[in-house]
Amino acid sequence: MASETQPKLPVIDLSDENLKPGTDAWLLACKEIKDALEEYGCFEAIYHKVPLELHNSMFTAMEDLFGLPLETKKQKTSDRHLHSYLGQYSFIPLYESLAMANPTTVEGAQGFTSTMWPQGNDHFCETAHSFSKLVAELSQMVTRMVFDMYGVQRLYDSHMELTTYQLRWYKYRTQQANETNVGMLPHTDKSFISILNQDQVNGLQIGTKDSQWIDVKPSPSSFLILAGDAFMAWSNDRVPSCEHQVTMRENKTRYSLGLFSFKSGIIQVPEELIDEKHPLLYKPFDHFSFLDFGRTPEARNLLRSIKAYCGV
Ligand SMILES: O=C(O)CCC(=O)C(=O)O
Ligand SMILES: [Fe+2]
Repeated sequence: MASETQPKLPVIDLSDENLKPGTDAWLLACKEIKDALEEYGCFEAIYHKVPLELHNSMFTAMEDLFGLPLETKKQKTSDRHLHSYLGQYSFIPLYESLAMANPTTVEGAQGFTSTMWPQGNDHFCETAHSFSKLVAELSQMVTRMVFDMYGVQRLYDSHMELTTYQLRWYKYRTQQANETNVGMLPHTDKSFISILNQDQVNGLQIGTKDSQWIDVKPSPSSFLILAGDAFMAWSNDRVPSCEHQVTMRENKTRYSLGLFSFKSGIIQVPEELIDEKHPLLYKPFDHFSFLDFGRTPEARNLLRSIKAYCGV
């Protein structure tokens, strides 16, 4: 339960048009982001570049998407692990989600849309594509700030060249009698960075280092930035991946959106982040192979499975 002493997640305003690399405002935001990520693996970004109408269209379109027949939704939309439909689990019966791979590309948006609507659905396709491009810009800005704050700007371009995204839609239906209110079990994401955007219904909780849960209040212009396991390994454990869960306490259907970044290639700890105080903790790893590791019995139910995958 939320207590009066519940810690607060840092809120960082990234909406200023003049927030450009090298400016004082940029350096200040980098410092705030570093402090927030190193403590919580997470922060709330205020970001106004995604228009409210687009946010609303995404959430309205979700009702159409989840309203499709289960056989349609369950179709494979990507060969990658954790990149298609997830749901119908007995231990989290309220949860269901669908994913679009490469939503920032026209091909990615069209491919997913035509699988779901063979007769076409241009509005859905354009909405998802536009939303993903704008949220990907936020992801790029945060990644650039992270590389700046650790003094590894030289690696930013090559990292971004290989970065791909996944867009995921979530629905948590209301509980029936005697059903669990667990929407999603505690976990960390396998991404580099995850960005969550919620609508109106509470439920998302962020875990702190001292094992408390912070309730996150939904708002259209607030985007939750979460460090994934790949980021934690890249940072040589300076940034913990963010533990989070969903608990349904309002008797309302909850919808949510996530944009996840992955590097299609090898991730390794930059030499600048290795020293006597911070000996190397992870071997270089292929990000998508790490995702596949999630299919193995060894990885199942492991929090921060990256340690088991490539920890030194
Ligand atoms: O529903 C949410 O807001 C979060 C979903 C989530 O954490 C995930 O799928 O990794
Ligand atoms: Fe997650």
